Amino acid sequence: MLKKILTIAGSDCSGGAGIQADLKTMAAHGVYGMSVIVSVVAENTARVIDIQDISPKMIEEQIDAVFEDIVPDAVKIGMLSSPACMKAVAGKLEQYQPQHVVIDPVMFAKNGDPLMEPASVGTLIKYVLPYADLLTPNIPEAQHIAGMKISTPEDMEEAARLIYAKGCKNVLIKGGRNMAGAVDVLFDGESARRYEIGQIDTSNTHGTGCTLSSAIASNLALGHPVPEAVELAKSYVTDAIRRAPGLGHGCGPLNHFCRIFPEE
Ligand SMILES: Nc1ncnc2c1ncn2[C@@H]1O[C@H](COP(=O)(O)OP(=O)(O)O)[C@@H](O)[C@H]1O
Ligand SMILES: Cc1ncc(COP(=O)(O)O)c(N)n1
Repeated sequence: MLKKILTIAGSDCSGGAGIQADLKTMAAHGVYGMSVIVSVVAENTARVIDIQDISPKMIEEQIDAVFEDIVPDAVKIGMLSSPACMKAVAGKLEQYQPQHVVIDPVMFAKNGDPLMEPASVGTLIKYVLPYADLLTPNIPEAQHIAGMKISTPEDMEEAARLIYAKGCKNVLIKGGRNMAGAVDVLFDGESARRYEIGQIDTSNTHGTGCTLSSAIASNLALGHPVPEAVELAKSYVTDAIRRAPGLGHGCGPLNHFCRIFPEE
């Protein structure tokens, strides 16, 4: 049976991150992708130019439109730029109680431009985080949520425990470009597990977090348990970085279809 996945996130007109990365990732996993747009972002591989949030009413209506017709098998949540967007999405998560909710608490684009109002982190923790079956912060995001500095994989484990205590079911802190070996750490409330494939020396990392979280959501819908869903997604994102097409003047996008179209 075809699995259906919903992404609730921002639109990246340059196609490498946000909703666009999510839908490409879902297509690459053979699942049916649906999208609720929370913000329209004028951005490219080099910079964020402007952000326009969709009204809370329109966010809610999009979520209603999806759930009254095609109930998703998993939901991925990305950029929620303001408390108003966060509360609109949280209200609908409470109403529909979807299975397999993966939340990527997006705060910055790869060039460091903010994608979330800095004062919103408290709202994110209080209203949105408790709905996460898996929360996937990168190191800067984890530092904001946990309220501690992270310099080592041991710090990642400690921060993951602190974040778990705020109410999500699993936490994956992504080392990416900020930790040697690009090691990621998963904490499930009992034990921590490290994922390490190796760090690629590249600037083509636009959309890595969006791609990873969508791949995890797809794998969960396909029936994999969390640790295996993460392992498969990490392997996929690593391949997609390696096979990046080298587009744009900043942090380039990934090759989401690297496993479908063979290397030339
Ligand atoms: N240069 C890299 N080499 C290998 N893996 C990477 C690299 N950069 C990011 N990753 C991996 O991509 C996934 C997304 O992580 P990250 O880039 O930290 O997320 P975000 O986009 O939220 O900052 C993680 O599994 C991370 O380890
Ligand atoms: C609309 C939107 N959402 C998220 C990101 C961050 O993407 P990533 O952290 O995966 O590079 C982005 N640049 N734009």
